[in-house]
Amino acid sequence: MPSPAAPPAPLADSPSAVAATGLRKSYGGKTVLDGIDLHIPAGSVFALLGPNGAGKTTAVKILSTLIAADGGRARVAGHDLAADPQSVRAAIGVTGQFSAVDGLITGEENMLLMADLHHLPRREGRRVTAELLERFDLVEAAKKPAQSYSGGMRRRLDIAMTLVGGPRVIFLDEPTTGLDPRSRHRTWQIVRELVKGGVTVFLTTQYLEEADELADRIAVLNGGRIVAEGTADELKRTVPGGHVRIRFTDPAAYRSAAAVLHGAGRDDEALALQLPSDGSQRELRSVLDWLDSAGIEADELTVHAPDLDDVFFALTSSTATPGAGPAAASHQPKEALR
Ligand SMILES: Nc1ncnc2c1ncn2[C@@H]1O[C@H](COP(=O)(O)OP(=O)(O)OP(=O)(O)O)[C@@H](O)[C@H]1O
Repeated sequence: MPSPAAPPAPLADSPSAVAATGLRKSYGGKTVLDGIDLHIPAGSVFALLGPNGAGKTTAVKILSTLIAADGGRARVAGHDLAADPQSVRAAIGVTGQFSAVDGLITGEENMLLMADLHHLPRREGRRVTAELLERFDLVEAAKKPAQSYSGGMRRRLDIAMTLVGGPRVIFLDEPTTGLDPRSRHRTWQIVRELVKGGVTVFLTTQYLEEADELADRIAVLNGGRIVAEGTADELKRTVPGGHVRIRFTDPAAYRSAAAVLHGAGRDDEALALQLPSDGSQRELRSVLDWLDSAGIEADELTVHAPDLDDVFFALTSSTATPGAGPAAASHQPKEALR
C-alpha cells in the first residue's frame, strides 16, 4: 500500500491494536480520506465520529481488509495490513452496516456456519455457539429463522457471530443505529464486557451519547481529516458553549436584570438571559449573589455544560476548517449551528 506522494513515516513498535499513518482513499476524483493517523491502545474503545459521508465506513473497510487504501500504512492486531492481510483477518471481527446474518437460516445455524468458516472442530463449534447464544440471550430464539428476529436480536446475533473466532479487535460500524433505547443500552453493556475481556473495540457512530458512554478516546473525522482527538472530557473542554441561563416570569424583573447585566445574551420572548460560564460553583454563587443583592428574583437557573454535540457541531460545521484544531473551530453556539 505505498503512497504515491510522500512515503509515510515508519510505524513505531507499540502495543497498539490499531496503528495507522497517512491512510488515504479517493473514489473517482473525490478524496474521502486525506491522510489519517490512528493509534488505538489494545483493550480500549475508540470511537470515530463524523457527519454522513465523512469516510467512517471507508476507514473501517480499509482497516478490516475489505478494501485497499490508496496510500498510508497500518498495523492491526500487530499485523501489517498490506503485507499480511490474512493474519489481520484472523485477528479481527467486523460487524455493522454490512451484516453477515443470513435471515433464511436459524440463529444457531448462522453461528455454526461461522464456526465452520473459522475451521473450528465440530465439537468446539457447538460449544462456542452454545456459550455465545447464552451470553447474548438468544437461546430461546436459537432455532428460529433469523429473519423473524427483532432489530436488536439480529444485531446481537451479528456481534455474537463476530466473536466465534475469538477476535482481538472488533470493528463495530454504527452498531446501534435503528435500535430502541433498551437494545442500545444492552449493546453498550456487551461492548463493555468485551473490553473487560481484553478485546479492542473500534466503533463508528452517529450517536454522540454512545461515544460519550463507551469510548476511551474519540476522533472526529471531517473533510477527510481527523480534526480532533481525545477523551470525551478533553474534547468538551476545547469548545466554548458553557453557559448559565436565567429565566424570569415577571417581565419587569427580566428587564431590570437585563439592564444591569450588559454582557448577557437576551431572549426577550422567553424572558431569559444567557451568561457564558464554566458552570463552576464559584461562578454560580456569584450569579446568585448578584441576583440577591439587586433584589431580583429569577424563576429558573439552568447550567449548560458543553457536551459532545457542541464539539461535533463546532468541528464539523461548514465554517470549521478541516485539519484545524478545536480551538480554531467555529465559536457559534449550538443552537445557531443546528
Ligand atoms: N464504492 C464507492 N464508490 C464511490 N464512492 C464511494 C464508495 N464508497 C463510499 N463512497 C463515498 O465515500 C464517501 C464516504 O463514505 P462512507 O460510507 O465511508 O462515509 P460514512 O462516514 O461512513 O457515512 P455514513 O455516516 O453516512 O455511513 C461518501 O461520499 C460516499 O459516497
